[in-house]
Amino acid sequence: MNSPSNRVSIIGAGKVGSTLAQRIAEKNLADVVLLDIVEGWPQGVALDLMEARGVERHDRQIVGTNDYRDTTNSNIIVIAAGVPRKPGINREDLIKINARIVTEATKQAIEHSPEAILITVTNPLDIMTYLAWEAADLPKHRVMGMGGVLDSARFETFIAMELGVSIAEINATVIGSHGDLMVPLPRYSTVNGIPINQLMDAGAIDRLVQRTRHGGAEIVELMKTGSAYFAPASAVCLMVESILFNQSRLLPCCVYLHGEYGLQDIFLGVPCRLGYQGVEQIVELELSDTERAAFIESGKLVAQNIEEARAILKTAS
Ligand SMILES: NC(=O)C1=CN([C@@H]2O[C@H](COP(=O)(O)OP(=O)(O)OC[C@H]3O[C@@H](n4cnc5c(N)ncnc54)[C@H](O)[C@@H]3O)[C@@H](O)[C@H]2O)C=CC1
Ligand SMILES: O=C([O-])CC(=O)C(=O)O
Repeated sequence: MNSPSNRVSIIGAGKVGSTLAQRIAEKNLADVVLLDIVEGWPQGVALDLMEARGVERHDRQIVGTNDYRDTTNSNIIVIAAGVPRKPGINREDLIKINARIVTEATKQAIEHSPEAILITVTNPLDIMTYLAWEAADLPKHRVMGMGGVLDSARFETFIAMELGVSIAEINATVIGSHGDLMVPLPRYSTVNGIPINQLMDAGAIDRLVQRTRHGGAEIVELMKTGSAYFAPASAVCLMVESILFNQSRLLPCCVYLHGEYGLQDIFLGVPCRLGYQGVEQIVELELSDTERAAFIESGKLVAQNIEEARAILKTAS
């Protein structure tokens, strides 16, 4: 039988939340609690996922609820509650509506699971992660956001498609904000150890970098009524697995910087090791002047938006 001790609670049982629940249960990583404000919805999703167990053959429990008490003593809380964007709007345009949702949801979730590790997903990611950290009042190593794992996976996918090689051979890294100013790093992107600039020309690399930066928007434009959720759920699931099973995987995550990369008091995407304690180590990559400038630029915009979000929360309270 599975250990009953691993529990992941997902706040927001929409597209990302419910797909993540499916991934976690079917990979047999943990029991899952799905919480949403809409009555009946998380219960219905959970029952549907439970019924799939007859085919998938795992024993994980999936519970749907509108009551935070059911999330008590979770090992990990994932905040995926809030509004996704529509075509033509930026992630930053969601600040007004999502700031309050994320703050309230985080407070309630952490009240019932004070030892949990918190992973935010809601957009705009870097700003929401900062607000969640403030609301949770947790040590910085226990709060992180998912952005870089998804962005790197997209970059890897585009490299694989361009070269016609297996995705299994590719490692790519994207740092900075989970927004239009994210910083894909071709110098740190390889095919079985071979830097991609030895396999394609500068024009092709630039094209893939631009496509990665707009990877989220490309899907929003196609779907029209929502944003990506399969790859985002896979990305969060990888972080969850590394934490629950103390794998110390080195993944680009949105974490609190306190002097690393020359930045202070901000959540931004950088490579870090994830294990049982949460963020175990932040790895400081050696950056070229251009890469560093792009990273700082993305941080500047995040810092401005954090101030805007704080002002919005103050006016609303
Ligand atoms: N960080 C990333 O890479 C990604 C972030 N996102 C973001 O994740 C968020 C969720 O996206 P989807 O699941 O596609 O949206 P969705 O609309 O399918 O689901 C959102 C869910 O949140 C629930 N919700 C709203 N307010 C709530 C509250 N106060 N408490 C509990 N639940 C509440 C809604 O009822 C809904 O079920 C969006 O902000 C989206 O932009 C989405 C994909 C990738
Ligand atoms: O683009 C969006 O709004 C959702 C998201 O963050 C992504 O897919 O990268």
